[in-house]
Amino acid sequence: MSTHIGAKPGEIAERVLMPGDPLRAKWIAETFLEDATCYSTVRNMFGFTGTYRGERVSVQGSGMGMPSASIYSHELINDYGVNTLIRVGSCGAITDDIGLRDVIAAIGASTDSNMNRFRFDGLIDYAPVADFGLLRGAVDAAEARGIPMRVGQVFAADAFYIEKDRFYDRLADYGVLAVEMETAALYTIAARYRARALTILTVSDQLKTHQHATAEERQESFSQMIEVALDAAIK
Ligand SMILES: O=P(O)(O)O[C@H]1O[C@H](CO)[C@@H](O)[C@H]1O
Ligand SMILES: O=c1cc[nH]c(=O)[nH]1
Repeated sequence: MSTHIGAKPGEIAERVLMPGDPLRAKWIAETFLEDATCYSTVRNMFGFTGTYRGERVSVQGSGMGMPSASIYSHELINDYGVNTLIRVGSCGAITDDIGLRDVIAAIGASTDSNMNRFRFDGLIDYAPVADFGLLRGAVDAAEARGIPMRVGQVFAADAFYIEKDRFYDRLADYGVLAVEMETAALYTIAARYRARALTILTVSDQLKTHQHATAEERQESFSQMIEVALDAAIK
């Protein structure tokens, strides 16, 4: 096992879906994978491996925020040989034209995290971007399934609760569609270790109109995003 994942060598597939919520990982495994078995319960951050359309796929919870997601991405790639990571998360829409439960693929991620400033000695504003092949696969999969999916930039935030809502309006002015909490770190770590990464999100909060999904909906019911992610993963 690695420091935070209890799998034996070979128990994790090369392609991994990564929801923040470990119970969403369980729901994905039970709902979409065949013959899924749990390979890790360390910290209750569940991981499962099964098959989707005959291909081995794993699902690993990654927790909330960039420090936690960084640990799981790093260990999946470096300790288990994972080469494809697709985050399947929830997000808050910051523009009026995006609705609750809409699906968004993140082409890139701005961030207020200090992790990359530390990584680059504060001298470079690194631009974390999605793997183009995975993004193209996801766009094709969404089109084939008739699922409308926006592609655009997201903001990976350190804080869920902020007092400066106007800051999100500024980001929206610059083309950012939604806010979540992991993608900048995921894209950076994947690039560093030559893995492929993509984030697909479902809108759980419309921050302009103050509509919110329930806790149960955040855990389950994001089926369209999962179907697109699985199709893209096995392409
Ligand atoms: O639904 P997940 O994947 O956890 O993603 C979003 O939800 C959490 C906040 O509620 C953060 O992790 C954010 O990025
Ligand atoms: O980070 C997140 C995730 C979901 N909804 C939000 O408002 N923010």
